[in-house]
Amino acid sequence: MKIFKVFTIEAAHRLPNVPAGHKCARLHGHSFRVELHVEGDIDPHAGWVMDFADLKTTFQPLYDQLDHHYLNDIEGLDNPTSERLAVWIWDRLKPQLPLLAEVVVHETCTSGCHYRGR
Ligand SMILES: Nc1nc2c(c(=O)[nH]1)N=C([C@H](O)[C@H](O)COP(=O)(O)OP(=O)(O)OP(=O)(O)O)CN2
Ligand SMILES: [Zn+2]
Repeated sequence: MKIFKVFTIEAAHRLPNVPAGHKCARLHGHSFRVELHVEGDIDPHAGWVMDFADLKTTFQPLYDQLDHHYLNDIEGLDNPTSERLAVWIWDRLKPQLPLLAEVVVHETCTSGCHYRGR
């Protein structure tokens, strides 16, 4: 069974490695939508894979580092593409959340990525 929880992260960024004149070289912001997907068996007594609240608590320290921040200033996010953000979240969350199965980052309503750790 796979469960998920969705977070909205308000943050600014710019992409330093895009070609000259690219719009994303300019400072701009997004309401990033991050989905954390967790996969495991349903606990027969609790009736759930894990409590959504525990998922939120586990992500909270990373959320606090990202929300209302300039992503480029965060260690490991000097080039904060959607892909890099998904990997950044995965690498920090997976050790604490072994059931983590997928990180989805929606940068805009029409753009984003899915990451499953490889
Ligand atoms: N593979 C990636 N491509 C782009 C990324 C990225 O993280 N990974 N990021 C950007 C920009 O940050 C930009 O903010 C988002 O790009 P885009 O989808 O082009 O944004 P628009 O809202 O302008 O898209 P439209 O649907 O065309 O309106 C660029 N590329
Ligand atoms: Zn952007």
